[in-house]
Amino acid sequence: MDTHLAVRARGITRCFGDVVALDAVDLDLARGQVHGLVGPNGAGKTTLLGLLLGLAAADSGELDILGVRVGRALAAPDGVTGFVDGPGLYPSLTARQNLAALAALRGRGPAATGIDAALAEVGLTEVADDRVRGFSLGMRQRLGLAAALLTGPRLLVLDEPANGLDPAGKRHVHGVLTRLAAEGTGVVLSSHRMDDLEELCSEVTILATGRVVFSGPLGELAAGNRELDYRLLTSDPRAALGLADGTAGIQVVERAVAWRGAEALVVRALVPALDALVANLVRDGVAVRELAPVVSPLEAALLALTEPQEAAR
Ligand SMILES: Nc1ncnc2c1ncn2[C@@H]1O[C@H](COP(=O)(O)OP(=O)(O)OP(=O)(O)O)[C@@H](O)[C@H]1O
Repeated sequence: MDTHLAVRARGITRCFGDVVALDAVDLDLARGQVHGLVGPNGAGKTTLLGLLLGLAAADSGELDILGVRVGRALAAPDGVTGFVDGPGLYPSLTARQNLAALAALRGRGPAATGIDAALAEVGLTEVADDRVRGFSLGMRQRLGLAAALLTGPRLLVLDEPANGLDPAGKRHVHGVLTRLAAEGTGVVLSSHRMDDLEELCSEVTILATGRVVFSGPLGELAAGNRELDYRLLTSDPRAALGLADGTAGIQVVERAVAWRGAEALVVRALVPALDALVANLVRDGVAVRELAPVVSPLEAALLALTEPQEAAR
Protein backbone atom coordinates (compact mmCIF):
# COMPACT_ATOMS: atom_id res chain seq x y z
CA MET A 1 0.00 0.00 0.00
CA ASP A 2 1.40 3.42 -1.00
CA THR A 3 1.79 5.44 2.19
CA HIS A 4 2.31 8.72 0.24
CA LEU A 5 -1.29 8.59 -0.84
CA ALA A 6 -4.11 10.17 1.15
CA VAL A 7 -6.62 8.57 -1.21
CA ARG A 8 -6.34 5.69 -3.64
CA ALA A 9 -9.49 4.86 -5.59
CA ARG A 10 -9.80 2.17 -8.23
CA GLY A 11 -12.89 1.53 -10.34
CA ILE A 12 -15.24 3.44 -8.04
CA THR A 13 -18.82 3.36 -9.28
CA ARG A 14 -21.82 4.97 -7.63
CA CYS A 15 -25.34 5.01 -9.09
CA PHE A 16 -28.57 6.73 -8.12
CA GLY A 17 -31.23 4.62 -9.83
CA ASP A 18 -30.45 4.86 -13.53
CA VAL A 19 -28.01 7.75 -13.05
CA VAL A 20 -24.36 6.72 -13.02
CA ALA A 21 -22.89 9.51 -10.88
CA LEU A 22 -19.40 7.94 -10.78
CA ASP A 23 -18.30 5.57 -13.49
CA ALA A 24 -15.17 3.47 -12.77
CA VAL A 25 -13.24 6.35 -11.21
CA ASP A 26 -9.52 5.86 -10.55
CA LEU A 27 -7.88 8.53 -8.41
CA ASP A 28 -4.65 9.05 -6.49
CA LEU A 29 -4.48 11.98 -4.07
CA ALA A 30 -1.09 12.60 -2.51
CA ARG A 31 -0.59 13.66 1.09
CA GLY A 32 0.74 17.21 1.44
CA GLN A 33 -0.90 18.47 -1.77
CA VAL A 34 -3.93 20.59 -2.56
CA HIS A 35 -5.90 18.68 -5.19
CA GLY A 36 -8.70 20.37 -7.14
CA LEU A 37 -11.77 18.61 -8.46
CA VAL A 38 -13.46 20.29 -11.41
CA GLY A 39 -16.18 19.47 -13.87
CA PRO A 40 -19.51 20.71 -15.19
CA ASN A 41 -22.68 20.63 -13.05
CA GLY A 42 -23.66 17.04 -12.33
CA ALA A 43 -20.20 15.65 -13.17
CA GLY A 44 -20.01 13.72 -9.87
CA LYS A 45 -17.77 15.95 -7.76
CA THR A 46 -20.02 16.12 -4.67
CA THR A 47 -20.76 12.41 -4.91
CA LEU A 48 -17.04 11.62 -4.91
CA LEU A 49 -16.31 13.97 -2.00
CA GLY A 50 -19.21 12.38 -0.08
CA LEU A 51 -17.60 8.96 -0.46
CA LEU A 52 -14.31 10.34 0.94
CA LEU A 53 -16.20 11.72 3.96
CA GLY A 54 -17.99 8.42 4.57
CA LEU A 55 -21.42 9.94 3.86
CA ALA A 56 -22.15 7.18 1.34
CA ALA A 57 -20.50 3.97 0.14
CA ALA A 58 -19.47 3.12 -3.41
CA ASP A 59 -21.49 0.46 -5.26
CA SER A 60 -18.26 -1.12 -6.48
CA GLY A 61 -14.54 -0.50 -6.61
CA GLU A 62 -11.75 -0.14 -4.07
CA LEU A 63 -11.25 2.92 -1.88
CA ASP A 64 -8.27 3.35 0.45
CA ILE A 65 -8.20 6.45 2.65
CA LEU A 66 -5.05 7.28 4.63
CA GLY A 67 -3.90 3.75 3.99
CA VAL A 68 -7.05 2.02 5.26
CA ARG A 69 -9.53 0.18 3.02
CA VAL A 70 -12.99 1.74 3.31
CA GLY A 71 -15.84 -0.70 3.76
CA ARG A 72 -19.57 -0.08 3.57
CA ALA A 73 -19.89 1.55 7.01
CA LEU A 74 -21.14 5.16 6.82
CA ALA A 75 -18.69 7.06 9.02
CA ALA A 76 -15.90 9.52 8.34
CA PRO A 77 -12.68 7.53 8.16
CA ASP A 78 -10.23 8.31 10.98
CA GLY A 79 -8.29 11.53 10.29
CA VAL A 80 -10.74 12.78 7.64
CA THR A 81 -12.83 15.89 8.01
CA GLY A 82 -14.63 18.41 5.84
CA PHE A 83 -18.07 19.17 4.47
CA VAL A 84 -20.29 18.97 1.43
CA ASP A 85 -23.40 21.16 1.00
CA GLY A 86 -22.02 23.70 3.49
CA PRO A 87 -20.85 23.07 7.05
CA GLY A 88 -23.32 21.84 9.70
CA LEU A 89 -23.55 24.64 12.30
CA TYR A 90 -25.87 25.63 15.16
CA PRO A 91 -27.49 28.96 14.14
CA SER A 92 -28.50 29.98 17.66
CA LEU A 93 -24.97 29.64 19.04
CA THR A 94 -22.09 32.05 18.52
CA ALA A 95 -19.09 31.14 16.37
CA ARG A 96 -17.02 30.38 19.47
CA GLN A 97 -19.83 28.32 21.06
CA ASN A 98 -20.20 26.35 17.84
CA LEU A 99 -16.54 25.37 17.93
CA ALA A 100 -16.72 24.54 21.64
CA ALA A 101 -19.80 22.38 21.04
CA LEU A 102 -18.10 20.54 18.19
CA ALA A 103 -15.00 19.98 20.32
CA ALA A 104 -17.20 18.65 23.15
CA LEU A 105 -19.03 16.32 20.74
CA ARG A 106 -15.69 14.83 19.81
CA GLY A 107 -14.96 14.33 23.49
CA ARG A 108 -12.16 16.90 23.49
CA GLY A 109 -13.74 19.52 25.76
CA PRO A 110 -13.48 23.22 24.99
CA ALA A 111 -9.81 24.00 24.44
CA ALA A 112 -10.11 27.80 24.33
CA THR A 113 -6.67 28.46 22.90
CA GLY A 114 -7.23 26.08 20.00
CA ILE A 115 -10.62 27.66 19.33
CA ASP A 116 -9.20 31.20 19.38
CA ALA A 117 -6.36 30.22 17.09
CA ALA A 118 -8.73 28.55 14.61
CA LEU A 119 -11.03 31.59 14.60
CA ALA A 120 -8.06 33.89 14.05
CA GLU A 121 -6.72 31.77 11.22
CA VAL A 122 -9.96 32.04 9.25
CA GLY A 123 -10.33 35.76 10.12
CA LEU A 124 -13.40 35.49 12.37
CA THR A 125 -11.94 36.81 15.64
CA GLU A 126 -14.02 39.98 15.53
CA VAL A 127 -17.31 38.10 15.14
CA ALA A 128 -16.39 35.22 17.47
CA ASP A 129 -19.19 36.11 19.89
CA ASP A 130 -21.87 36.81 17.28
CA ARG A 131 -24.63 34.30 16.63
CA VAL A 132 -24.14 32.23 13.51
CA ARG A 133 -27.77 32.92 12.50
CA GLY A 134 -26.64 36.33 11.22
CA PHE A 135 -23.57 35.02 9.35
CA SER A 136 -23.23 35.35 5.59
CA LEU A 137 -22.48 32.30 3.42
CA GLY A 138 -18.78 33.22 3.29
CA MET A 139 -18.59 33.55 7.11
CA ARG A 140 -20.27 30.15 7.52
CA GLN A 141 -17.77 28.60 5.12
CA ARG A 142 -14.91 30.09 7.13
CA LEU A 143 -16.38 28.85 10.40
CA GLY A 144 -16.78 25.39 8.87
CA LEU A 145 -13.10 25.47 8.01
CA ALA A 146 -12.21 26.56 11.56
CA ALA A 147 -14.19 23.57 12.86
CA ALA A 148 -12.27 21.28 10.52
CA LEU A 149 -8.97 22.76 11.72
CA LEU A 150 -9.74 21.82 15.34
CA THR A 151 -9.71 18.13 14.42
CA GLY A 152 -6.12 18.25 13.10
CA PRO A 153 -7.14 16.55 9.83
CA ARG A 154 -4.84 14.34 7.78
CA LEU A 155 -7.29 14.55 4.87
CA LEU A 156 -9.47 17.64 4.43
CA VAL A 157 -12.40 17.37 2.01
CA LEU A 158 -14.24 20.55 0.96
CA ASP A 159 -17.07 21.02 -1.54
CA GLU A 160 -16.89 24.50 -3.07
CA PRO A 161 -15.26 26.19 -0.04
CA ALA A 162 -14.80 29.44 -2.00
CA ASN A 163 -18.57 29.99 -2.29
CA GLY A 164 -19.51 33.42 -0.99
CA LEU A 165 -15.99 34.41 0.04
CA ASP A 166 -14.90 38.03 -0.26
CA PRO A 167 -11.24 38.74 -1.16
CA ALA A 168 -10.16 38.83 2.52
CA GLY A 169 -12.01 35.57 3.23
CA LYS A 170 -10.41 33.96 0.21
CA ARG A 171 -6.95 35.02 1.41
CA HIS A 172 -7.60 33.47 4.83
CA VAL A 173 -8.95 30.22 3.38
CA HIS A 174 -6.11 29.89 0.86
CA GLY A 175 -3.61 30.56 3.64
CA VAL A 176 -5.08 27.83 5.84
CA LEU A 177 -5.22 25.23 3.05
CA THR A 178 -1.68 26.00 1.93
CA ARG A 179 -0.38 25.69 5.49
CA LEU A 180 -2.18 22.39 6.07
CA ALA A 181 -0.78 20.94 2.84
CA ALA A 182 2.74 22.13 3.73
CA GLU A 183 2.37 20.25 7.03
CA GLY A 184 1.47 17.03 5.20
CA THR A 185 -2.35 17.08 5.13
CA GLY A 186 -4.00 15.96 1.92
CA VAL A 187 -6.50 18.60 0.81
CA VAL A 188 -9.15 17.95 -1.84
CA LEU A 189 -11.67 20.55 -2.88
CA SER A 190 -14.14 21.14 -5.66
CA SER A 191 -14.71 24.50 -7.26
CA HIS A 192 -16.10 26.18 -10.33
CA ARG A 193 -13.57 29.01 -9.82
CA MET A 194 -10.68 28.17 -12.13
CA ASP A 195 -8.61 31.14 -10.97
CA ASP A 196 -8.81 29.94 -7.34
CA LEU A 197 -7.85 26.42 -8.30
CA GLU A 198 -4.90 27.60 -10.37
CA GLU A 199 -3.68 29.66 -7.44
CA LEU A 200 -4.09 26.90 -4.87
CA CYS A 201 -3.75 23.48 -6.41
CA SER A 202 -0.73 21.54 -7.52
CA GLU A 203 -2.88 18.78 -9.01
CA VAL A 204 -6.33 18.62 -10.53
CA THR A 205 -8.83 15.98 -11.55
CA ILE A 206 -11.36 16.82 -14.24
CA LEU A 207 -14.61 14.85 -14.12
CA ALA A 208 -17.20 14.72 -16.88
CA THR A 209 -20.43 12.72 -16.53
CA GLY A 210 -18.91 10.60 -13.77
CA ARG A 211 -15.65 9.79 -15.56
CA VAL A 212 -12.12 11.05 -14.97
CA VAL A 213 -10.97 12.78 -18.17
CA PHE A 214 -7.74 14.17 -16.67
CA SER A 215 -5.90 13.71 -13.40
CA GLY A 216 -2.42 15.04 -12.74
CA PRO A 217 -0.24 18.08 -12.17
CA LEU A 218 -1.74 21.41 -13.21
CA GLY A 219 1.45 22.14 -15.14
CA GLU A 220 0.68 19.25 -17.48
CA LEU A 221 -2.41 21.08 -18.70
CA ALA A 222 -0.59 24.38 -19.15
CA ALA A 223 2.32 22.86 -21.05
CA GLY A 224 0.12 20.61 -23.17
CA ASN A 225 0.23 20.81 -26.94
CA ARG A 226 -2.89 22.95 -27.05
CA GLU A 227 -2.77 26.43 -28.59
CA LEU A 228 -4.05 29.16 -26.28
CA ASP A 229 -5.00 32.79 -26.84
CA TYR A 230 -2.69 35.23 -25.02
CA ARG A 231 -3.21 38.92 -24.37
CA LEU A 232 0.00 40.86 -25.00
CA LEU A 233 0.47 44.37 -23.66
CA THR A 234 3.67 46.14 -24.74
CA SER A 235 5.29 49.57 -24.76
CA ASP A 236 4.80 49.80 -28.56
CA PRO A 237 1.60 48.14 -29.92
CA ARG A 238 2.43 48.86 -33.55
CA ALA A 239 5.93 47.33 -33.39
CA ALA A 240 4.51 44.37 -31.43
CA LEU A 241 1.93 43.73 -34.15
CA GLY A 242 4.63 43.73 -36.84
CA LEU A 243 6.79 41.31 -34.85
CA ALA A 244 3.81 39.01 -34.08
CA ASP A 245 2.93 38.89 -37.79
CA GLY A 246 6.55 38.03 -38.60
CA THR A 247 7.09 35.29 -35.96
CA ALA A 248 6.51 31.69 -37.10
CA GLY A 249 3.72 29.89 -35.22
CA ILE A 250 2.00 33.09 -34.07
CA GLN A 251 -1.52 33.88 -35.26
CA VAL A 252 -2.81 37.37 -34.51
CA VAL A 253 -6.42 36.92 -33.35
CA GLU A 254 -7.18 40.54 -32.41
CA ARG A 255 -5.03 43.43 -33.53
CA ALA A 256 -6.04 46.19 -31.09
CA VAL A 257 -8.06 45.43 -27.97
CA ALA A 258 -8.55 48.02 -25.25
CA TRP A 259 -6.95 46.71 -22.05
CA ARG A 260 -6.25 48.59 -18.84
CA GLY A 261 -6.42 51.92 -20.63
CA ALA A 262 -3.97 50.85 -23.34
CA GLU A 263 -3.96 48.86 -26.57
CA ALA A 264 -3.19 45.13 -26.46
CA LEU A 265 -2.85 42.34 -29.02
CA VAL A 266 -4.37 38.87 -28.77
CA VAL A 267 -2.23 36.13 -30.29
CA ARG A 268 -2.86 32.38 -30.59
CA ALA A 269 0.18 30.18 -30.15
CA LEU A 270 1.92 27.23 -28.57
CA VAL A 271 4.38 28.09 -25.80
CA PRO A 272 7.58 27.74 -27.95
CA ALA A 273 6.27 30.21 -30.56
CA LEU A 274 5.31 32.59 -27.77
CA ASP A 275 8.83 32.33 -26.33
CA ALA A 276 10.23 33.25 -29.76
CA LEU A 277 7.92 36.27 -30.00
CA VAL A 278 9.02 37.53 -26.57
CA ALA A 279 12.68 37.13 -27.59
CA ASN A 280 11.98 39.14 -30.77
CA LEU A 281 10.22 41.89 -28.81
CA VAL A 282 13.09 42.17 -26.35
CA ARG A 283 15.65 42.18 -29.18
CA ASP A 284 13.86 45.14 -30.77
CA GLY A 285 13.58 47.05 -27.50
CA VAL A 286 9.80 46.57 -27.09
CA ALA A 287 8.95 46.16 -23.40
CA VAL A 288 6.51 43.35 -22.49
CA ARG A 289 4.20 44.76 -19.81
CA GLU A 290 1.75 41.87 -19.60
CA LEU A 291 1.46 38.48 -21.24
CA ALA A 292 -1.23 36.11 -19.98
CA PRO A 293 -3.73 33.60 -21.37
CA VAL A 294 -7.12 35.19 -22.13
CA VAL A 295 -8.79 32.03 -20.81
CA SER A 296 -6.79 30.17 -18.17
CA PRO A 297 -5.15 26.88 -19.23
CA LEU A 298 -7.33 25.01 -16.72
CA GLU A 299 -10.53 26.51 -18.09
CA ALA A 300 -9.43 25.85 -21.68
CA ALA A 301 -8.65 22.22 -20.79
CA LEU A 302 -11.91 21.85 -18.92
CA LEU A 303 -13.90 23.02 -21.93
CA ALA A 304 -11.92 20.95 -24.42
CA LEU A 305 -12.05 17.76 -22.32
CA THR A 306 -15.62 17.91 -21.09
CA GLU A 307 -17.50 19.25 -24.11
CA PRO A 308 -17.47 15.87 -25.98
CA GLN A 309 -18.97 14.09 -22.93
CA GLU A 310 -21.55 16.82 -22.37
CA ALA A 311 -22.56 16.70 -26.03
CA ALA A 312 -23.04 12.91 -25.86
CA ARG A 313 -25.42 13.18 -22.88
N1 LIG B 1 -29.13 11.79 -3.82
C1 LIG B 1 -29.22 11.73 -5.15
N2 LIG B 1 -30.29 11.16 -5.74
C2 LIG B 1 -30.39 11.08 -7.07
N3 LIG B 1 -29.46 11.53 -7.95
C3 LIG B 1 -28.37 12.11 -7.42
C4 LIG B 1 -28.20 12.25 -6.01
N4 LIG B 1 -27.02 12.86 -5.77
C5 LIG B 1 -26.48 13.11 -6.99
N5 LIG B 1 -27.28 12.66 -7.97
C6 LIG B 1 -27.02 12.73 -9.42
O1 LIG B 1 -25.68 12.28 -9.63
C7 LIG B 1 -25.02 13.08 -10.60
C8 LIG B 1 -23.79 13.70 -9.99
O2 LIG B 1 -24.20 14.68 -9.05
P1 LIG B 1 -23.15 15.51 -8.16
O3 LIG B 1 -23.94 16.31 -7.19
O4 LIG B 1 -22.12 14.59 -7.61
O5 LIG B 1 -22.47 16.47 -9.26
P2 LIG B 1 -21.51 17.74 -9.05
O6 LIG B 1 -20.36 17.54 -9.99
O7 LIG B 1 -21.19 17.93 -7.63
O8 LIG B 1 -22.43 18.92 -9.60
P3 LIG B 1 -22.47 20.51 -9.23
O9 LIG B 1 -21.29 21.14 -9.89
O10 LIG B 1 -23.75 20.94 -9.86
O11 LIG B 1 -22.47 20.63 -7.74
C9 LIG B 1 -26.06 14.10 -11.10
O12 LIG B 1 -26.66 13.57 -12.26
C10 LIG B 1 -27.04 14.16 -9.95
O13 LIG B 1 -28.33 14.51 -10.43
